[in-house]
Amino acid sequence: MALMQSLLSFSSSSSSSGLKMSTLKSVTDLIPTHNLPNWLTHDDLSPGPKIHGTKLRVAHLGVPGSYSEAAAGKAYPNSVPLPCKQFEAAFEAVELRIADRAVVPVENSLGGSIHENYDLLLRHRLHIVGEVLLRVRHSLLALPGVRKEHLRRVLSHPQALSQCEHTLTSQMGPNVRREAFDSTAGAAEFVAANNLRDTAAIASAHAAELYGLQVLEDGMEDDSGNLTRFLILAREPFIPRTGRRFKTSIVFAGNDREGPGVLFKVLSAFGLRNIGLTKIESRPHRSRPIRVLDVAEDDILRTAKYFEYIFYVDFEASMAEVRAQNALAEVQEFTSFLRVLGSYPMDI
Ligand SMILES: O=C(O)C(=O)C[C@]1(C(=O)O)C=C[C@@H](O)C=C1
Repeated sequence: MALMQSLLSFSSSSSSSGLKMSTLKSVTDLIPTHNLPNWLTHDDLSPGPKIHGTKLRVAHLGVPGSYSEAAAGKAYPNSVPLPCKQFEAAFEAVELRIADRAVVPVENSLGGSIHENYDLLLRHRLHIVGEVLLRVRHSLLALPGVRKEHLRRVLSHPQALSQCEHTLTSQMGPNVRREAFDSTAGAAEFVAANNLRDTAAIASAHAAELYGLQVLEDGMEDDSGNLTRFLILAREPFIPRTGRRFKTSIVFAGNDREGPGVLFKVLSAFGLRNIGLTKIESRPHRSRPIRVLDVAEDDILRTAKYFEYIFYVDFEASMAEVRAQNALAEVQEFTSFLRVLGSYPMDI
């Protein structure tokens, strides 16, 4: 209980972010597919017994064959997948108790951060309860009989397109158009369903099997170690422990007193306690994007405009450790808000 309190005591109000929580536009934002055991009905929206017995329901982006589905399966092998059309629908499915967990990507070793999910972490009040690292191997998929020289267009999720950018250019030249799609597997399904003979999809070899496409080229990613990191989200926090390798994710904004030096002070609070940082991300402070300050230059008072940020930091310690609690107590002195997004076991 004391641990739970120490975790929650740092979850201060993020009203300063001014970001409003939106609601699921309709249940159709969750994709009904042949793989879903049941079509979701109005009754599923109310809290109650789990609709699939005791199995965990895991919301993820994309139709069957997406990488998010693979990450959800790696985290929870015997779960019921709940495909969603957008990342936000996966967050909302957990909030509305349609799903027990959501598995969403936050960063890729080639493509970098998936900013949308950082913003959603702040807008929604879910807890990070775990992480999954997935090796992502992309293939170039087309209808049977289609050859590379027939292709005029390649469809995929923007993250996948960016992970294959150099390989795509070197193999197909600059004239093949890249077009963004909801998910990699969704792109494969679209090519197959519309019988597109001048269009390929970048997706997994598993998606090729599911939608009857051929693999024109394997290993399309620009680096053979391509990894995506996913977060597992739940309504309740994971109770942190010691004795296992833990990561803690926090989000904060500097307070008015600190000004531009806030980041240095926050990072020192971890450095002085020998706590390693594994990730830092900054996003615009949407409710106060610019701060105007008076600055002296050659004895003349001028005004300077500073961009304001929300910072996300992951550090390698559990909230059950005193050094992590002390670091956050110090960080709190420099911030207008500070929230612990989760303290969870590392995927190693
Ligand atoms: O499109 C998919 O298949 C997804 O699951 C999304 C996603 C992403 O957004 O990063 C997941 C993993 C890969 O990095 C590429 C795409």
